[in-house]
Amino acid sequence: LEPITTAVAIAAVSALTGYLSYPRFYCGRLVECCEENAYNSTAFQEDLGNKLFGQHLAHDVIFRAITGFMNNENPKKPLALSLHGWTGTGKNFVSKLIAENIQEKGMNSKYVHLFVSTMHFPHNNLIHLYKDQIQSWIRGNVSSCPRSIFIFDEMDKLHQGLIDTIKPFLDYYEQIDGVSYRKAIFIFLSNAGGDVINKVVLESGKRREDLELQDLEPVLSVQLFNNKDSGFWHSSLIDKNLIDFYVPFLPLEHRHVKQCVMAELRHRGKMPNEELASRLANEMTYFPKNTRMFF
Ligand SMILES: Nc1ncnc2c1ncn2[C@@H]1O[C@H](COP(=O)(O)OP(=O)(O)OP(=O)(O)O)[C@@H](O)[C@H]1O
Repeated sequence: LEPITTAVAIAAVSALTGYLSYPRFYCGRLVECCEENAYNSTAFQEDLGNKLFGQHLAHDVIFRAITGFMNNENPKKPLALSLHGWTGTGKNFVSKLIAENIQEKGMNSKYVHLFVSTMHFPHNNLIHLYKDQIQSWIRGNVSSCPRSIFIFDEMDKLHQGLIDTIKPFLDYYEQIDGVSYRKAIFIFLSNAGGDVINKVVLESGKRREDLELQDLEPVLSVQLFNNKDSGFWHSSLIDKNLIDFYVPFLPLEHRHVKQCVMAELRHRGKMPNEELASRLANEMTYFPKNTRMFF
């Protein structure tokens, strides 16, 4: 073997192995790597504060839940959040913020998975097939990234059997078939309970900003447990206390809708336009008229 060629080959191999042994050099450039510790609580707090409007309870609960969970090196179970509220109040939006603060590519990350009941599991006669698919999807993805995030949208339309199927993954098991699910995050979104949340907001007599979690959480969990259409009804998730936090999303008011429009304009690189925002916000339907609450 010619010595110069050998030296070049050795140098190339050492450079390559050196490169591959420092994931930070190639993660994000060549491939997406599973983020284990990218979470920064200050950045998440800022994101929630700057981008999520009119949801002081969701802001507080979600920040505490995510920060506590991400800072715990040894959680005893995966985190399970259940987000409830009327349509268009920010449940998907906040899930996106969570995803972005845990995996760099956010919703585009291969470690963040969104399931929409009516889109992914539309046929009741295929429940057995869906069950197998959900189980192997969760198992496969958590094996390759313990910090995987699974978002289930339209929980109220999800077949009861399917949600029971993921129960073992949410439980306190150390491992199932050699895989630990304890670092994963499950987020369930639904409109179920939206009506009781709205009722409490309207009838509590408190200022919206003074509402506390205790005002809403008990009525919310009772409603979910008793409502046959909630998708959670008598499901083993509730029976076994596997949901860590029920998060209420309050109905937005006219001023919040305006803030959303302004944020969307900025997001699209357009000039903020108060007048346009007011005009659009005025076009929404509010109830009761004097509180200008958006339903
Ligand atoms: N509280 C909020 N703060 C900031 N933006 C919001 C808020 N609520 C809604 N938006 C804006 O409206 C859009 C639609 O909201 P989103 O999809 O999060 O509603 P949702 O509660 O998930 O509704 P659905 O129950 O119909 O799925 C978001 O992408 C976001 O731009």
